[in-house]
Amino acid sequence: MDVNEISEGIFEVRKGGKKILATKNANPGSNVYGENLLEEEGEEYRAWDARRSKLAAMVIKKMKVPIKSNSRVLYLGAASGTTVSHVSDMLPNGIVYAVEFSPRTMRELIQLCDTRSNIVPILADASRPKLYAHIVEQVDVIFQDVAQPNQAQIAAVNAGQFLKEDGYLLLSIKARSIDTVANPSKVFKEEVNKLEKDFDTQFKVIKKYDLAPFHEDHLGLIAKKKLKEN
Ligand SMILES: C[S@@+](CC[C@H](N)C(=O)[O-])C[C@H]1O[C@@H](n2cnc3c(N)ncnc32)[C@H](O)[C@@H]1O
Repeated sequence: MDVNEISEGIFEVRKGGKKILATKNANPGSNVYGENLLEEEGEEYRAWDARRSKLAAMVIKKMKVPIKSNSRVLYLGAASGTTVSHVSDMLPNGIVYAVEFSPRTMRELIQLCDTRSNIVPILADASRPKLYAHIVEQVDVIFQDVAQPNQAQIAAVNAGQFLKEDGYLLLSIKARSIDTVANPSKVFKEEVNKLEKDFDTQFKVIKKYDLAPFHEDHLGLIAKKKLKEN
């Protein structure tokens, strides 16, 4: 087995002729959602499946993930924590605020928090960031995967409230959540336009990644806040 760190906290493990994306297990000896554990030189890694995670698909598509070991990350659409657990692995000195509005899913996420102290679970609607403004600090990165028609607006209101001036937005846009019949590339163009122009907080989109074949009709993008002109 050969292990190569391709981005801070993200590894490519070569095993039996296969390349496996992985993060270093912050809770050695246990997996989170049935993923494989891989051992090399006393370290344990958790295989990270791009078909189960938009963020992993973005990494495989060669997106530069701006998460560092001490980053503050706001994660919108945490679900039961599949991807949040890998973000938690990347943050030995950082923290991830994980927002999810489904109480049932949140119960599973809370179980994950029993074994990982760098995840702050927040049961809330991500379109109403004022409701969790007393919990979340200014963050280096917002990752959003909410599959909602108003995805762009959710990103803008959260970035306005929490994203540092030099921070990054990583966004997964699901075309079918916005328009079930329109051509996805038209939907993506309109969403990028909204992010760049429509809201009080506007973005400069730096790169876009079609997440197929891992996630059909999904666009991954990375953006920065446009600085306000004086
Ligand atoms: C595609 S799933 C997220 C999967 C997760 N990111 C992962 O990779 O493990 C979308 C999640 O967003 C949540 N969600 C949708 N709209 C939301 C909102 N307005 N506020 C908070 N959570 C929301 C859903 O309940 C669902 O759990």
